[in-house]
Amino acid sequence: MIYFPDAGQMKAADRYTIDVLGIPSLELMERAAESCVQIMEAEGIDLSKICVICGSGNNGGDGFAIARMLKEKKLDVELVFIGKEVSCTEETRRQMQLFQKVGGRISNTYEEKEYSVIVDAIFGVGLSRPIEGKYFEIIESLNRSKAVRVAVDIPSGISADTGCVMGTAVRADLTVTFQKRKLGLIFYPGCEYAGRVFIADIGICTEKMEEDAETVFSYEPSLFSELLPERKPDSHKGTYGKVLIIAGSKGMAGAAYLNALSAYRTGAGLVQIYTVEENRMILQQLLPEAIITAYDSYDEEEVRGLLTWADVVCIGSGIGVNECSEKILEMVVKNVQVPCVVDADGLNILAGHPQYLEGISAGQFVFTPHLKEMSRLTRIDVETLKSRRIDAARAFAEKYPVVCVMKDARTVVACAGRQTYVNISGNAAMAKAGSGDVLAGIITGLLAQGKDCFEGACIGVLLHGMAGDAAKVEKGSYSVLARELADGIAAVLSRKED
Ligand SMILES: NC(=O)C1=CN([C@@H]2O[C@H](COP(=O)(O)OP(=O)(O)OC[C@H]3O[C@@H](n4cnc5c(N)ncnc54)[C@H](O)[C@@H]3O)[C@@H](O)[C@H]2O)[C@@H](O)CC1
Ligand SMILES: Nc1ncnc2c1ncn2[C@@H]1O[C@H](COP(=O)(O)OP(=O)(O)O)[C@@H](O)[C@H]1O
Ligand SMILES: [K+]
Repeated sequence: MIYFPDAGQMKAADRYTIDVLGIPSLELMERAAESCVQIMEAEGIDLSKICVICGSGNNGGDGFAIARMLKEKKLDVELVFIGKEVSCTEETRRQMQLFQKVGGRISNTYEEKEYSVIVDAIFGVGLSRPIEGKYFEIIESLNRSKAVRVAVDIPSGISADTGCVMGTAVRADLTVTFQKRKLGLIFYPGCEYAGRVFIADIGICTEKMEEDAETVFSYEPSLFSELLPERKPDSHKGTYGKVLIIAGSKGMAGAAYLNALSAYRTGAGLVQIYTVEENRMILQQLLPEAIITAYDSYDEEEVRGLLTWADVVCIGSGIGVNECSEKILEMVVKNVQVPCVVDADGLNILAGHPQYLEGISAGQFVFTPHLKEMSRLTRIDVETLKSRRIDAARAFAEKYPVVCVMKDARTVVACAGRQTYVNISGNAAMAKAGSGDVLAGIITGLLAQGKDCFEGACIGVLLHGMAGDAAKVEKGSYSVLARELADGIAAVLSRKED
């Protein structure tokens, strides 16, 4: 597992290391600075004319220490202190003195010069409000510089909690972050502002944070195969679940196809599609491996029979929002006894009929909204959702006892009582119609093979992104089609057998 602390958790880990383990704060700062210098050297950054810009917090203290270490190497270092002296932490004040002791001079104004590298030590995880005034002007100005920009811990102006730009932020080429990658370096746009991220182990103890229920985690993609359900030699199609897919409408056969294909590719044993009559022939030809059952109008007994048959249900992709699809959805949500993934129009219907969710069983549903669908479900606008992704997904999963897969370039999976997952696989090739249908199919396929709703959702999201990464290698960012993500699934899963 990989853990991503927010600012509060990182500060608590710092405090624990200092107060309980007895490693002095100044010592941690020395290690932080040393690692920055080492990484700059190892990366071959041109250190011929250096500018280090410091604020008054401990991030600034790291900056003073970096400047001293570079000066001791006889390099040309200018230091610009733009904080307030009265606000300096004790350690930063000490580092300022140590820098002056080696002959370092401190300027209080930043001038645009031909620096080869600018070290950003203005704000770290202590950023607490939007950047304004002279800080704003200076950050904008150093973003115009042709110098390589190196951020200490996190680019100044990026929220360590959300990855949002707080007014403005340093656009770094490289970020050296301490101990753990902060959450704000995972989410966009913080992730892009950081450039290449290096994680320096400076001995901060993060064990407590890793156990904290509030902590956000991800799976290590290299250990992916350990997460997969087992494939037993002595098995038959029934071993891997009977999947019922309720998807597609007139002109939307593709959604059902992608759901079903992806569930099969992920390993489901038997897939039945329930769709409108118009799609019968198309789907039978596209995917002869699937059973097709079709409807002209709402037939309660038929839906009841299908629910009795299924080991897992996936409903909603492309079903449209109409009287018939609403009745089917209501029937399924209120009566399904097995794990159930609800996607796309299924969620749009629920947004208009939240009463269907009253009394649903815990641990049985996975909802897969993209941000717009999430906005409809929660009545929170998309911009607000973006600025509080973790909180929004968690709040939803607390309000309704479902696993909430809030999709985006960094998908968040929340479930009451579990740490929240954030996904780091995938790429912009996946920003194309049908990608979500593939994800719903993948998760359904994993549930069919016995994964619980939360694990199935997290592993599914990871696999989906990895399939996208494999598809990008084959077709490039522009040309990947959703159905090729299903080929990507095969490419990723077959690696387990290598
Ligand atoms: N001993 C420690 O605690 C360690 C801290 N480290 C460094 O210390 C950083 C955290 O230090 P701090 O907690 O002191 O916080 P920061 O150095 O990030 O900044 C906090 C200071 O900035 C001010 N501030 C916040 N937002 C502002 C805004 N928008 N405009 C103007 N002023 C603003 C605050 O009032 C405070 O004075 C880490 O990111 C890391 O770089 C590392 O040296 C490792 C050890
Ligand atoms: N830039 C990206 N990086 C990573 N994943 C992405 C990116 N863009 C889209 N995706 C993934 O692709 C899927 C798109 O889902 P969705 O918007 O529901 O598509 P559709 O409704 O067309 O099937 C989501 O799982 C999302 O996480
Ligand atoms: K910084």
